[in-house]
Amino acid sequence: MRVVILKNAEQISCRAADVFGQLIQARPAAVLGLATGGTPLGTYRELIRRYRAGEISFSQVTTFNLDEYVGLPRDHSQSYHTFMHENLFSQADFDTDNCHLPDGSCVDPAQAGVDYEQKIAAAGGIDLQLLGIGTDGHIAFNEPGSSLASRTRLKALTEQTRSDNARFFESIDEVPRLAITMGIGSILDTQRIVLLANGAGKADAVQALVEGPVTAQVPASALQLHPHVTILLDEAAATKLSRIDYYRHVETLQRQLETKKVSDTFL
Ligand SMILES: N[C@@H]1[C@@H](O)[C@H](O)[C@@H](COP(=O)(O)O)O[C@@H]1O
Repeated sequence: MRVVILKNAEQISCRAADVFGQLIQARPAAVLGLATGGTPLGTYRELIRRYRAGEISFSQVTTFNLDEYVGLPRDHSQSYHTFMHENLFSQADFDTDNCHLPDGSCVDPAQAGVDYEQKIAAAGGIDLQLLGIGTDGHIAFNEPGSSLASRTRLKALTEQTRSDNARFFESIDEVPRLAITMGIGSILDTQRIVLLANGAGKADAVQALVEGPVTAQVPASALQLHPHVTILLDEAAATKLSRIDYYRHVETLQRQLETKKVSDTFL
């Protein structure tokens, strides 16, 4: 697990956009796993900027989003379909036929989960998965207690998640109680993961993710089992980590290795 502590959300967005850029340059028809919430917005803005500057094209990519509320029509202002179309897909050259989200308005959510898993498998699996983290340590909508082997399925939201997300709705009563979400097992099957977290409100969850035990009570801690995870943090989100100096040291070394300029200090 690579823990990268950056100055602010802007630097996180640029670094995440770099990872997407490198992948798409190497593999124009990459399969991207995308996330919603406030945290990835800066990354999406940076990707759109790079697209407008002619530096990147999404025309051949396929995307799968992590989750969708159940009970909101697709065109509801707070559905994740609307979020993705407004904040990313409509602003660059995505082929929206290849942009997938779970179907939260379906009549059979259990079947919708199975269908979604099949679609991901048919696309060859996800090359790069973007993640945020909930204040209770959830990833996607895998709330505490989710099986670490779970697949895409229906999930009940906790009151904490509903209250965290109430800021996007007129009142908490309007926040859905159910969602269809990729499971922790589905997320662990992706080739590479980049998780973003900024702000002091995420510090406890980040500490539990990086340094706590692997437990279903902190779904994000399952990422410790994945071989290729990068955690991009701002300083506020990193404050509760006990090994900050070591993470910074390793990151400096890693950057030098990547640019093939390892200084004598490390040898
Ligand atoms: N389902 C989403 C998660 O994917 C997201 O990581 C989390 C944190 O959102 P934010 O980035 O707004 O803090 O919110 C929701 O619960």
